Amino acid sequence: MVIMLLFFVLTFVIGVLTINLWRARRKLPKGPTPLPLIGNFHQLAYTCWKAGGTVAGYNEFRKEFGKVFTIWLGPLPTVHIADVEVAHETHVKRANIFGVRYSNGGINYIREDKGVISSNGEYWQEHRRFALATLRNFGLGRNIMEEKIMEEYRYRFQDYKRTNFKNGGIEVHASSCFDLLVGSIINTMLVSERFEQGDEEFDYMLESVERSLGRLSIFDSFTPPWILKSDWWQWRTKYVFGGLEFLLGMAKRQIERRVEAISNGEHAIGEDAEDFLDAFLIKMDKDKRDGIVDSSFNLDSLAIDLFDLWLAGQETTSTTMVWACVCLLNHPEVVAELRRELLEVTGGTRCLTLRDKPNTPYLNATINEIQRIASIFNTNIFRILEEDALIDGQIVSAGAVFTAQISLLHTDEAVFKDNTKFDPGRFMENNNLEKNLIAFGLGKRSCLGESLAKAELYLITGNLILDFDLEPIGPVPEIKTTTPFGLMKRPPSYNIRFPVPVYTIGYYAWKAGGIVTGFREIERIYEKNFTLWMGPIPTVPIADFEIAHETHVKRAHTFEVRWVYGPMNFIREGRGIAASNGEFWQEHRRFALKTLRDFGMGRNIMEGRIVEEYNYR
Ligand code: HEM
Repeated sequence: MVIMLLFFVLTFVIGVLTINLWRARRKLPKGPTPLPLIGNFHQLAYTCWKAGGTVAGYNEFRKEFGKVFTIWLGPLPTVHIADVEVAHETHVKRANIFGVRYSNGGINYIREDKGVISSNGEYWQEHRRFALATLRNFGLGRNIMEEKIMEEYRYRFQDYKRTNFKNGGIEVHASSCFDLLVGSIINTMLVSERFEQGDEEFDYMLESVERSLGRLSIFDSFTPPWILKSDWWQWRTKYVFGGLEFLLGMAKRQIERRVEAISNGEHAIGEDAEDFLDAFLIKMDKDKRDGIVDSSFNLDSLAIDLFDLWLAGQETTSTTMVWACVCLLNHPEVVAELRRELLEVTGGTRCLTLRDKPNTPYLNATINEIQRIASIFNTNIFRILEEDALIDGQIVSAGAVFTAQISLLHTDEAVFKDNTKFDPGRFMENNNLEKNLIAFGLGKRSCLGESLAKAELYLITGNLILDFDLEPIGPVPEIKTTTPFGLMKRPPSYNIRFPVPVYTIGYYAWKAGGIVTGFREIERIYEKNFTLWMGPIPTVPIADFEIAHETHVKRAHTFEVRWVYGPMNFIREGRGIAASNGEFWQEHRRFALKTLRDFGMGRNIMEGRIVEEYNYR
């Protein structure tokens, strides 16, 4: 009897759920038939496994259901846009409707509706506008952004030159190298603190964040916050989010250090902020002076903003740079063409700067192609519809979450022919192709750090190619992701050597188009104290006015001896003034000087002769 009753209740519940599902599907794009409660989880898992990855799985759904399709993740319908025209039409043209972030579960657990990534409404508007304006100000006038990127780039590679120079080049693990470089760039932009090799806090934090992102499954992303916070779920919450909590703790410690430094007079904030933290404190102070009592700019929200900007700004750009080197190692012909273009633009005598961008079409095309191949998210971050809206002519009900599937769009064979091939030429041949590249997303919720990321990719890639060669250590890493099922699409792990081109003035003079420009190039790379070995003889050209004075004038006695070598002494044989030394040189120089001086005195024979010869000639 009880069993019968249970059976009826169960049948009734499943029946109601099935009818609800059927009704809901009428206001959604097509997709595989979902089951009550589990939705399409089983088809998604099977299709992706069979196709060899999430993106390949989505592609199977696109083939079957068209350019916009629905996948039910449990009871939640997710709409995937796999067509760039539709993505533009919705995200850009109707940005207001399509600009709300879906912030449930994983994405909001730490942020609690704060920060820039998962907040919405007025709070999001204020904080996004503030962060954008601050980053924009760093790119204006003195261009602090470019200065900081180049300073960190130079520092990192000089440092590696000291510690990792082997077999004629700098040998590093690609991810560790770019993690440290990009991590330091974003951290100096945010709080003016650089990370060093072997910094335990930095290494631990990177490892923890990576662990958290690796453990974060699609299941955790959609678990409601009240479950994540409940005591009985802590085993899972701590396991997944522990690493991210460490990052938040680090942001809080950075704020504490700054507040303390201000109060004890070690740090002063000028009128123009030099980093995000100062800009935020200035804004807090201004809101206070303006009498805004419920301002959303306070130390708690600052910690989440720093957390968001760090998280979104480090992993993304570093991963793209690791992909960049994978692509370039596989295509030495692209490196050669890039070097030709960059030497032409810089003359080989200076660094590449952002002002060079209009004159480096091949580098621009190469970076576009790197970003297309990289497409670092297998699944893009979701947004939510708060009202019914049309997507590609199909009505979609409020409450559906959706996203433009960037990785899928970037591998659309109809748009990017031979899509698995790394070919920067495709962007050179077709100027319109760039609008189909949406690595930073589209519309109101597109990437906030786009200008910073683009500046980093341009300056680091371009200057690396100018300064070094690229060689794999071991086999060339494949252009293939190692995490086809993860949320992020990671490149292979590999070591790389950056050989320093041959150390001879001949090479640099040839490269720079002259001896003086060659010296300048060497000075730029090795700074003002450098040594050139002329065969077995070390020569030290002094390229700094202060040092020249200090040595040649103040310590003249030590620095007065002429190096008299072969050809210089061939005719003179230790005599004359230019190639002699010691007492002989002193007597003859003194005599010649005195004679010339006498000619300039009294009747001034010197002047008379010059005028006479000038008039005659
Ligand atoms: C190559 C590097 C980068 C790539 C490929 C990238 C890509 C993206 C993408 C695809 C989104 C989601 C857009 C959407 O919802 O459609 C996003 C959002 C975001 N990115 Fe980036 N990003 C990069 C670097 C950065 C950097 C350097 C920063 C920080 C300075 C940053 C900060 C953000 C923030 C705060 C958001 C959320 C914006 C919002 O919801 O209003 N990103 N990024």
